[in-house]
Amino acid sequence: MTKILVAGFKGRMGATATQMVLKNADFELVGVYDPIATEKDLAELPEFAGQHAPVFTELNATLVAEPEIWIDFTIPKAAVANTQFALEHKISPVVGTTGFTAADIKALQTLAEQQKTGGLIAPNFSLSAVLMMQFSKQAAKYFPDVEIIEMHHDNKLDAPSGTAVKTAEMLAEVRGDKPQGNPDEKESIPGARGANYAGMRIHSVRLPGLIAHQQVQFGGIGEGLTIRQDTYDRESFMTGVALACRKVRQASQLYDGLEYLL
Ligand SMILES: NC(=O)C1=CN([C@@H]2O[C@H](COP(=O)(O)OP(=O)(O)OC[C@H]3O[C@@H](n4cnc5c(N)ncnc54)[C@H](OP(=O)(O)O)[C@@H]3O)[C@@H](O)[C@H]2O)C=CC1
Ligand SMILES: O=C(O)C1=N[C@H](C(=O)O)C[C@H](O)C1
Repeated sequence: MTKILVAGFKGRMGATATQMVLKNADFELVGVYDPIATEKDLAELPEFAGQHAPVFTELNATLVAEPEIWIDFTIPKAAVANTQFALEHKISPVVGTTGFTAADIKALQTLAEQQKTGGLIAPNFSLSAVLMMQFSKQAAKYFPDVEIIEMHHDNKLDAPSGTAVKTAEMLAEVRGDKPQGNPDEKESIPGARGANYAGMRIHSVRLPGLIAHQQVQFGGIGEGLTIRQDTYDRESFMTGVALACRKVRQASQLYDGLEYLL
């Protein structure tokens, strides 16, 4: 059985991941982590009634549970330190928290190599999102004129989404740095054209009722192509999280994207 700890267990994703770990016979939930939790046992939460696991509120205290995997769905500010802590103790991180900078990821990858510890940071664990990014990269080769529209629930902290940033990075690999739109365009209201990544514009929509959606919209002379991905249920991320938990222990590097494990 693989021993797993979940950081951010009371959040939307952390709670879903905790349920996923409990449902899989080859996984053992050895603890959950949240520095401001007041519970001592997971079973104190009504949705986890009867499911006992220690609640940790200090990083070092988690080590008594001897986790092999650290699942992290927390907040950008905390996740970098959590991932560093996990790697320093040869615990394999499976991180879904978004908001890591390229420099954060590079530094953590170096640490993983030094520690000979495998792990994964993935801005999106859903298969349809991975395909949406790959199809978009393919299209950008022929249609360099593109705008990214990401749409999320209105409790989301980071903008643009991690998925939109990764999509832009992948598209930039093939289309380079090319300003999108009229070179002389002016914004009469600041922000009207969205965020700028290598000349591409990213638009972040936040509305109640949404979960996670992204549209990559290409334009050519007399034609257009829209590649869209929709998440209707957070359960959809769990196949990817479980797959990562099963594969990262055999790796000795920190991957940046679920596609490396598929
Ligand atoms: N990779 C993927 O496929 C996906 C990634 N995400 C990302 O996952 C992250 C979490 O999203 P979501 O679940 O919606 O957010 P929530 O706000 O619902 O959950 C975040 C949780 O983190 C807890 N938390 C805050 N600080 C810490 C800390 N220092 N250590 C441990 N836990 C902490 C919060 O607890 P408290 O309230 O007690 O402070 C809260 O329960 C986001 O970055 C989001 O973008 C989301 C969906 C899919
Ligand atoms: O906060 C979310 O909900 C999501 N965050 C991730 C992101 O920032 O890309 C993944 C997914 O879009 C859901």
